[in-house]
Amino acid sequence: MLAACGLGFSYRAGTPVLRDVSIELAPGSFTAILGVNGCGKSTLLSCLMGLRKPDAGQVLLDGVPMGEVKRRARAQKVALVAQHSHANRLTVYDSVLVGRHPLMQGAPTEADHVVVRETLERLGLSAYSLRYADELSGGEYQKMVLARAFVQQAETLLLDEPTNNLDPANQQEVMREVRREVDERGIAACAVMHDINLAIRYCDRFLFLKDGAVDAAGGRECVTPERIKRIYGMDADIIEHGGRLVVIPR
Ligand SMILES: Nc1ncnc2c1ncn2[C@@H]1O[C@H](COP(=O)(O)OP(=O)(O)OP(=O)(O)O)[C@@H](O)[C@H]1O
Repeated sequence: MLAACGLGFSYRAGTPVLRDVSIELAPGSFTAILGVNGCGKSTLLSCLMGLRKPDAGQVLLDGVPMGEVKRRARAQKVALVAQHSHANRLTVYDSVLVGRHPLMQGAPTEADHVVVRETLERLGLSAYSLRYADELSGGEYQKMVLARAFVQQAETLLLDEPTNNLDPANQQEVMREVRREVDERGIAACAVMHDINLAIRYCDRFLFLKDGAVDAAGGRECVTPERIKRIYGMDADIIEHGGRLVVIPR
């Protein structure tokens, strides 16, 4: 399990971006990290991933400090869907196959190819297999990055704004597929989100960041009109519609 306690981080001395942030990503849970632009969400994710070293507190992967976990072991346990990743001159198929590398002993086996084919199919990308990744639309590319993370079959999946660039139907599909990984494989997922309605539909844990500190963490009960006002400065109603909670800005 991936967990962090008391994280502090600054890019520049005297300007803390994260302050005393604790989070636990339990198997079978899907956490949304929410908060205004610039409040530290992506920074938190990169600390959790071990890409940035916190100034205070620590990140633990199965109880071991992240800094002590070797890169390959880390990649076997934690997959990341980053906000910005650069396309290279690989086909979609090969770009997704790259996600299997932490699990491979040498050349890809038939089992690796099966996982890649099934994942491309599942995300509706089969027809793009032989296209070059740098020739995809923004949305197609985003789904390819998700496919690459899925084939890694890590216990923890971190996603930075995974529905960026996607049309409404694809946004639902991506969130549904992550939820399926959580429910069927028991992984822990954690996504930085801006769309509170997508978060409330698919996530079961919520961590609101305000000025780099945790304002609230918990289940759906912590998503209230008061919280939304406090975090975003926005008046909103939360209504029940067809058994689901929906946030409607006033
Ligand atoms: N590489 C960097 N060097 C210096 N400051 C940075 C760097 N990256 C981010 N920051 C600053 O740290 C703060 C938090 O940034 P971060 O990207 O974590 O916010 P965020 O909540 O993910 O924002 P958004 O919702 O806009 O993606 C911001 O004030 C940002 O300007």
